[in-house]
Amino acid sequence: MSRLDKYRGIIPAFYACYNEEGEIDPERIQTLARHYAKVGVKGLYVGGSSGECIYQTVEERKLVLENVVEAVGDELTIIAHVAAPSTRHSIELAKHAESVGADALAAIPPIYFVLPEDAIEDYWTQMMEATDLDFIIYNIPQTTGYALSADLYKKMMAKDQVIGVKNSSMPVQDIYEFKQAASKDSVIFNGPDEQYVAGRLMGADSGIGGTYGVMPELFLKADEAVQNSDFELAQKIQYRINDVIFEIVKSDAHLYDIIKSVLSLEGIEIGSVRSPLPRVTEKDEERIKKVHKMISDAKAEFVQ
Ligand SMILES: CC(=O)N[C@@H]([C@@H](O)[C@H](O)[C@H](O)CO)[C@@H](O)CC(=O)C(=O)O
Repeated sequence: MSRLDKYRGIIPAFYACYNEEGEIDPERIQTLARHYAKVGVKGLYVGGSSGECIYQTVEERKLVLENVVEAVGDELTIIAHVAAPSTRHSIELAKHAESVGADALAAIPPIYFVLPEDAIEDYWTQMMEATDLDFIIYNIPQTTGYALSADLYKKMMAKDQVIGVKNSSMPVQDIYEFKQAASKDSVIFNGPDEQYVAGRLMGADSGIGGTYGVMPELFLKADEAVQNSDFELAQKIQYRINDVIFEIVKSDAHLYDIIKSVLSLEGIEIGSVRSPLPRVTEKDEERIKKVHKMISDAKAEFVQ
């Protein structure tokens, strides 16, 4: 058994939980976290894109993590995304994550200014070295504008605390490149949920994803099918997952708010999204019901 096994499995990116006034809601956070633990996921990725970290203050982000850890920290692997616009705030969040008992840190590269790779390396290294926690690079070029290079990945992987990359870039071949660049046991987390099965076949050990949050059972089944080398079944489940995602993204409302509305039909209330993310409107009502039914039907077919 490897020290890294706790990172191998299905890890939903945890959604921001707000009350009706748009404030962080600790009770809703704990309820959602316990729901995922009951379904059987491996861990939770807290404070990433789906967690709307860029719209929350440092104190709010701490409150979210504290409540997730309090609810399920004993059962699940907790990865805390701690990148903030400044290195100073990222270090503060990293130290806080360690103090409350998170298992690992993750971070995107610095945002807004286009910086050289040395500065990106320094940003990651400073927050990582402020703790003894494992560190995961978060590569998501479509939102940050920086695509992780194999060279910088290799350099980062030479540091003991760095265990791998959450790769949300779209080319599946990037997984191969990062796999080749790692000279030690590592974990590559597949990022694009639409390519979960493809990512696993290319060598991803694990998956972190936003849409896992509304259909974790389907991703758990796809994971099981891959592990059993039942690729026909894995592909069938992936196609049904993609039908759901492609239906969601037809809306002008943000994906996260559609997902929150579908969760609400399941009796899980976590509020809406923060502005400027566009919210669902009356126009989305039929789509939300349709997505809910698509997920229920797929669960009835693939999950006993
Ligand atoms: C931009 C974004 O939200 N990407 C998601 C995907 O899970 C994405 O929602 C999914 O592939 C649907 O497009 C993840 O890669 C990001 C993520 O897990 C997170 O940080 O919340």
